Amino acid sequence: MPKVLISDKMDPKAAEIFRARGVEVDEITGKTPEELKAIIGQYDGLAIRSSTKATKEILEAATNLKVIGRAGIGVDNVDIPAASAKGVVVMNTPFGNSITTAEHAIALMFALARQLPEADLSTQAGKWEKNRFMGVELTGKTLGLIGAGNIGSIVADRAQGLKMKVVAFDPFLTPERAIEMGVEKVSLDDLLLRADFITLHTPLTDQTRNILSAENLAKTKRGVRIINCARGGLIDEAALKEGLESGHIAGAALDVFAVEPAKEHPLFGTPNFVSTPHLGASTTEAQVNVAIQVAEQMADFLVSGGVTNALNMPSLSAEEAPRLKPYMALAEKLGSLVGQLAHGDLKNIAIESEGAAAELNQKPIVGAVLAGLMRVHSDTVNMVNAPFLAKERGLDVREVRHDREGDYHTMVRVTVGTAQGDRSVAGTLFGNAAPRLVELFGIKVEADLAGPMLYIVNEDAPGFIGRLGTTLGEAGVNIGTFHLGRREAGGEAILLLSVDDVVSEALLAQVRALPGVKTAMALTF
Ligand SMILES: NC(=O)C1=CN([C@@H]2O[C@H](COP(=O)(O)OP(=O)(O)OC[C@H]3O[C@@H](n4cnc5c(N)ncnc54)[C@H](O)[C@@H]3O)[C@@H](O)[C@H]2O)C=CC1
Ligand SMILES: O=C(O)C(=O)COP(=O)(O)O
Repeated sequence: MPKVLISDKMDPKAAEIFRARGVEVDEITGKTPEELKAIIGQYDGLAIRSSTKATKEILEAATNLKVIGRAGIGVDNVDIPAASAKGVVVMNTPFGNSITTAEHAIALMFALARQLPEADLSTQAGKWEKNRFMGVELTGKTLGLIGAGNIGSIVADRAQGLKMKVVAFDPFLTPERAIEMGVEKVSLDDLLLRADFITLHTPLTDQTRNILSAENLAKTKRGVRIINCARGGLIDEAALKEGLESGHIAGAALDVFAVEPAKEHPLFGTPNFVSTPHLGASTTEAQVNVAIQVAEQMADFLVSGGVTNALNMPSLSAEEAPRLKPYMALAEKLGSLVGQLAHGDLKNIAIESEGAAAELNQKPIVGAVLAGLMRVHSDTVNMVNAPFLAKERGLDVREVRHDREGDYHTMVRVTVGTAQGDRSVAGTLFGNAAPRLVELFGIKVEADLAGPMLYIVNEDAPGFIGRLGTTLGEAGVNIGTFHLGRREAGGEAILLLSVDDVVSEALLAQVRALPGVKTAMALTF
C-alpha cells in the first residue's frame, strides 16, 4: 500500500481521501529539515503547502519518493530540478486557491486606500481620529498588474468591477488575451510610471526575483501603493521601507516576505505598511479545494499512474494509464534500442504512431521513448526527467500521428538522426499487451526486447549461424531466442539473440572476428 506524508497543515479532507483511495497516510507537521530527512525515506508521496521546503537534501534522503503534491500554487519551495533528476513527479493545484488569493489582494488594496488597519487600531484604542485618516477612492485609478495569469486576471476582473483602469505587464500575455481581459498590455517601465496601485502576481523565478528593485521602485509614480500577495523576493524590502519613509510610496501591503515566517522585520512599524502572515490562500473554501485536489491527484498517481497538473511531466488520466502502460513499455524499449545502437550525437528524434497507438495520448509515449533513449547515458533517467535532459542536450523531438492503416493494428516507430543518416526501429503490441520489435533499421525482424541481447550485422552467407553458435557455446553462453532478418538473400543480415548472461567484451571481440561480421554489440533491456 503506498504511503504518504502530509507535512503541512491541510484540511482533513486530504487524509480522508487518501485513506478512501487505499493510500496510507501520516500527518506530521512542524518538523525541522533534519527531522523530515530522518523520516522521508518511508514515504512514496509528500503532500505540502508552503512551509515544508522540499530541498535537494530532503530529496536525496527520499529514497522511495515518487510524488510531491503541493496543495496550492507556488512551488518555489520545491527544488524541481532536483526532483526531476530523481524522477519524482511534482504536482500543484493551479486553480484551487486563485479566487481566494485575488480577493486577498483586493482586500489589501482597500486596506491601503482607507488605512483600515491603523484606523481600526486607533478607534479601538478610544482615539476617534476622524481627521487623521483621509483615504483615496479606487474608482478611476490605474492598477498596474505585474503578472496576468490566473490570479492576476481575477484581480483585473474585480478591479474593473471597481471601475479601475488596469494596465498589465506580463511578457507572456498575448495581445488577444489582453483584449479579452479588457486590460492594456504595457512595458514594465510604462506600468511603473502610470500605476496608482501596483499588485504582483508572478511566480518567484530568476526572472521575477527583485522585479520591484530599488531602481524600479524609484521609477514609480509619487504616491503609489504596492500590494504583494505573490512571493517575497519580488520586491526589494529595504528599498520599499525607504520609499515608505520618504513618502514617495504612500502605502505597501505585503502578504509574503523574502524570509518566512517573518516574525521580526525592519518593515514592521513603518508608516502606511500593512501585513498579513501569508494568508492569501487561507479561506475555508480554498483550503478544502486544494486539499481535495492534491489528495485526488496524488492518489491517482500512486494507485493507477494517472498524472494531473504535474510541473515536470505530461498529464495522463487515471483512465488512460492502464491502456497506455504496455505502450510505454514498448516505447521505452524502442528508445533504449536506438539509444544503444545509434552512435555519436543524436540531433533529432521522431516518434510516429499509427493504428491504435495513434488514438492515444502521445506525450507519455514520447516521454517513455526519451526515457529509454536517455537511460543509456544515465541510470537515474525516467519519464519525468527524460524530456528535460533531451532539451538540455539540444535534441529536437518530433511526434507524428498517422491516420493510415499499416501492416499492424498498432505501431510505434522511432527514428533518430545520426551522422550516418536516419535510423529507425518500430514495434507493436501482441495481444495489446506484449511489446515486440518488428523492424530494425529498415529490416523486418520479430523479437522480444528483454534481458541481455547480442546484436550482429553480418553478410548473409552459409555457415555463419553455425560458427556463431559454436563460438557462443564454447564461451558457455546460452542462447534463449534467436531472431534473424535480412534485406535480401546474400545481402546484409541482422541477428538479434537473447542470451542468459551479459556478453563480455572478450567474447564480443571473438564474434567480431568471425568472417562476415560487420558489427557486434551487447545490448541490455
Ligand atoms: N499569497 C498566497 O497565499 C498565494 C500566492 N500565490 C502566488 O501567486 C503566484 C501567481 O499565481 P497564478 O496567477 O496562479 O500563476 P500563473 O502561472 O497563472 O500566472 C503567473 C503569471 O506570471 C507571468 N510571468 C512570468 N514571468 C514573468 C515576468 N518575468 N514578468 C511578468 N510576468 C511574468 C506569467 O506569464 C503568468 O501569466 C504563484 O506563483 C504563487 O507564488 C498563489 C496562491 C496563494
Ligand atoms: O498556493 C500558494 O502559492 C500559496 O502561496 C499558498 O500558500 P499556503 O498553502 O497558504 O502556505
